[in-house]
Amino acid sequence: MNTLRVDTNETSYEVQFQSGIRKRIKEFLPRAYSNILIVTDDVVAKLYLDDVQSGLEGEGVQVASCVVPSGESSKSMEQFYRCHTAALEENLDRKSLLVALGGGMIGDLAGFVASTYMRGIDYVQVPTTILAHDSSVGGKVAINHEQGKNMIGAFHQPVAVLYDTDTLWSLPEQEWRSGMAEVIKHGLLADGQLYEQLVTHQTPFQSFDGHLLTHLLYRGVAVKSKIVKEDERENGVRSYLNLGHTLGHAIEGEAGYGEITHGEAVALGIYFALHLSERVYGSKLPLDSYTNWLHTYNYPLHKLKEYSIDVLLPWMRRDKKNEHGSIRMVLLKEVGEPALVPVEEDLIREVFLQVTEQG
Ligand SMILES: NC(=O)c1ccc[n+]([C@@H]2O[C@H](COP(=O)([O-])OP(=O)(O)OC[C@H]3O[C@@H](n4cnc5c(N)ncnc54)[C@H](O)[C@@H]3O)[C@@H](O)[C@H]2O)c1
Ligand SMILES: O=C(O)C(=O)C[C@@H](O)[C@H](O)[C@H](O)COP(=O)(O)O
Ligand SMILES: [Zn+2]
Repeated sequence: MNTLRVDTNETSYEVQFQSGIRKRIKEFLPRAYSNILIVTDDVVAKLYLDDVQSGLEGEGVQVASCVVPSGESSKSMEQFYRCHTAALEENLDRKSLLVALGGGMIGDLAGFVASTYMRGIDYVQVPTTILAHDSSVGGKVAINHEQGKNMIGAFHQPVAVLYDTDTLWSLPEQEWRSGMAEVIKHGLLADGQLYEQLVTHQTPFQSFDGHLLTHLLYRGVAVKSKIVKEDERENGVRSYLNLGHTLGHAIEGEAGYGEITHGEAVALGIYFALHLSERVYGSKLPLDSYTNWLHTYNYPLHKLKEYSIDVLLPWMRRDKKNEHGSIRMVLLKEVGEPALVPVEEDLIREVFLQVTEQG
């Protein structure tokens, strides 16, 4: 249970889960690279940059790094341009490699740099957060615009995803919370057993053992990679991976990027989507177990009340899933059965008020 393969129309690559793999990246690259730029953030750099850099160095191999400030605000035009400048100064050419060492912020930023530098070069994802089990796979890369999340981006698949599970133990609790939101999303979308395992395993995050954590991440990536294989460019089923993101992205934008973590915002978005789903389909979803899970792990459910739907709707109207001026959201008919459906603004308003009054 430590390797998964992602096949798309254009490419194929492995996702490896291995303790200590950050020191052995070279062994897992599809070919030799003589010029490598590691893009990372200042928090991750202090912890893991030396290991990655020394593992890549060797005769005739030049390895440099570009360190950006930690946090969502670095998914910006400014840091994107800085990374391009670093790539030029280090003389990267079309056969060079970029290494994205960090969480989803770095994966999205560095991946977007790789997709645009000289019209596209190879890059490898070396995820260091739980959330990055999602962001490192599938090739969506982007930076934010002040009017919307991930509005400037591309699809560009990595040549490999090398997940060093040892790095996850230095994450603060809030980042566990954030990352687990995307794991439970994958469970709700397509793996009922994973969902049940999460909601019944109510021990503190930090006391999860390494095997359990790797198992949860593997199951999450398995859901994601299956969907990506089927629909790399989001013409259909890939949109399901956006469960909880219509409201989640609106909250992130309205709060100011980085004021709430992506995963926490998505967790609130899923809570709302489950209520909306029950209303639309008249079905019974596992709202009790989901809400209980949110409370157990201190997700900031109270924050929903801080926003009026009138300030969130303009963000939701700019969501990438929308068509012909109507808001389209991912709902669940039941666990394992998602659908992308247009939802009337009046209904969004009504259910949001109901949820925030009771929550
Ligand atoms: N491309 C995709 O498919 C996709 C999927 C999900 C999320 N995302 C994006 O991912 C981003 C969120 O990713 P994230 O939650 O990993 O955030 P992040 O990359 O900002 O990391 C969160 C924090 O943890 C720190 N950190 C990272 N690794 C660490 C470690 N091992 N030990 C200690 N601290 C560490 C970082 O410096 C940062 O402060 C958002 O921008 C979101 O939009 C993209
Ligand atoms: O990979 C996907 O597709 C996803 O939707 C995964 C999401 O968790 C992720 O946050 C993604 O970046 C959202 O994409 P966007 O197209 O809504 O910006
Ligand atoms: Zn997400």
